[in-house]
Amino acid sequence: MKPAVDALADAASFLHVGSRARNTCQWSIARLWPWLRPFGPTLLQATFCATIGASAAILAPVVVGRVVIDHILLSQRVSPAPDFGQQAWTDWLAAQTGAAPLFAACALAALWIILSVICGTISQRLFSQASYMSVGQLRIALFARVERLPPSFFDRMPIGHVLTRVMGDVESLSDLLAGLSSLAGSLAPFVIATTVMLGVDARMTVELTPFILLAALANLAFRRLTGRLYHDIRDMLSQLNAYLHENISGIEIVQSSGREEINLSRFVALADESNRFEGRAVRIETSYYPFIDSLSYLAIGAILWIGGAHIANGATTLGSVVLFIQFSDMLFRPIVALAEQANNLFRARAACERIFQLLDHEEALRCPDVFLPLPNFVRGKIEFKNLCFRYPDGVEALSQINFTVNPGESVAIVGPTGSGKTTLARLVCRFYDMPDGSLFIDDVDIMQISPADIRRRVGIVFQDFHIFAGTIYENIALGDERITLEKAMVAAEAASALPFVQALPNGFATILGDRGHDLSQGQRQLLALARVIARDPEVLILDEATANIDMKTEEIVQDALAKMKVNRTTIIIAHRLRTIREADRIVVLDRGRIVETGSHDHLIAQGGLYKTLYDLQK
Ligand SMILES: Nc1ncnc2c1ncn2[C@@H]1O[C@H](COP(=O)(O)OP(=O)(O)OP(=O)(O)O)[C@@H](O)[C@H]1O
Repeated sequence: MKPAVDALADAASFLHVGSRARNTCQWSIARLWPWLRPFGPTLLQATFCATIGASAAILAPVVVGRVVIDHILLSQRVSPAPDFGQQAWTDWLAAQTGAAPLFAACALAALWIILSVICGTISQRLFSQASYMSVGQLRIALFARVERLPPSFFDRMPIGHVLTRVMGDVESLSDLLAGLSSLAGSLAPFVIATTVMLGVDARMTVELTPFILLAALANLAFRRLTGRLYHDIRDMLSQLNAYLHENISGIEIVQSSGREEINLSRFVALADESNRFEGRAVRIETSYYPFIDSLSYLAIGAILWIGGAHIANGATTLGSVVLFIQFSDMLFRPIVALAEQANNLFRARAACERIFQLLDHEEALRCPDVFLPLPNFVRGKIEFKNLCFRYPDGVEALSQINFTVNPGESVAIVGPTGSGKTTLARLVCRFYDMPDGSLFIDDVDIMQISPADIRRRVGIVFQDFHIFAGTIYENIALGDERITLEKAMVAAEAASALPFVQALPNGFATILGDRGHDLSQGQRQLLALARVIARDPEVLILDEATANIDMKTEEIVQDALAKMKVNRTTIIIAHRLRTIREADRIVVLDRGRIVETGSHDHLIAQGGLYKTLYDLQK
């Protein structure tokens, strides 16, 4: 596993898929197989139907050319070219139904066409089903991966880039797989048509080969020209998404600071860059298709020219020439389909590289092979020993932190903005690795404990509270079945959230918006408290938990917190120093270092940084 710090080196190639990544992911489309494999039987059925449909589609022109034209209309009874039993079938049908041979032949051709349409439709449906089901599973795998990445990953990776991978890139794969089904549907006729043409007139088939080769070469050139381009297009899309996400998330700041024009011009610049790549792709695509079309018309001309000469010297029949003209479409269609799918294929290959880069991303917290268990009941002793911490971008947030929070003690961490208070709380919750120094919970090194175990025992109320779309009850329980509605109500009462929740029309069943916009900041903060109280953690961390609550509510919440703190280790991070005066001990941080420790009275008497900060708030 790669520690968070080392992973920074990968960031650039992650954000803009680099050439190294491109090489290693060359065959990333093949890596889709594990997701397709469960749908193997469906794919087999689809291929079977496609082959039957293709064979039926081939037989219709054979009936028209060999039976209707040669045999019935021109009466060329003795022809060296095979008719694949169609003459015999026509005779049998005519004999069985008493219909005229011409009618029987037309009916047989119509039957083949109907069969090919039915089989084609079934195969298309089966291919599409396999594709959206497998791509759906891949999206789930991506979500599961993203959910488990440590916070250090999201410190570097804009959310928009992640969204592009999980939604847009996966969608490209869906387009590709659906497209491949149509390609499979035209490849089978290609193979069968070539075989039939060789059987009917091998010489004319060989003479037509240069046209097919030319089309294949054009396809290759198209592939080379567009391969890189589709990479750039997807990268640009990812950047646009990231920029959009960033600006919509901070829309209030954007509007209040009047940044609309500046942001718009940046977005326009990104969009222009994206359009430049799209424009090039469109120019290449719109030149390629007419070229292939022209080639197929040239091939028809060549068939008439070569075939006419062959008819004149008796080497072939008019029916065979008509059959070749009909087959020429089947020869060119897969090449056109291949080009169309090349478009999807390149977009999908770029998408695949990005998807598997995310799936393969090994960044994870450093964990031992076997975790040390925490006792059934954690007493709540927390010990920081020579702890230093740098964020992956090199910012030194904490340096030589040494102190112990005793079981049941309430310790306040204070200090100026950016002094490292929140970082300290994040480390106790084990959101990051600690390469320098140690942190112990109940004398067990935190690096030896499972992060999930720690987070079950340590409850944290963040300054920035996130509400998930769902009811108030769901937002308190967060899917934990042990937290019943009754428990959630008790927790809400303890957090002083009960009065406002009960005042809502649907009480605990009230559905909150995507980001909890239908609640005030203070109400959201109270729910955050209720969420943690419901879990009844052995260690409680409050990171500016009452910052958004009015003075009156704060008094109520402080009472609730006072009850919660009894016999429970509590770390309180606060800017409003009057709220932490009652703490057993106050630790003062400045630029990542502990500069003072003691009770409120002791620190005031000492006359240092704490007193300065306290006096500023009087
Ligand atoms: N995710 C991050 N990535 C990189 N640097 C960070 C990150 N979070 C914080 N920092 C930096 O680490 C230092 C300590 O930040 P921290 O948030 O711990 O301070 P704080 O004392 O909690 O500040 P505040 O009182 O403003 O909340 C700051 O220099 C900050 O810029």
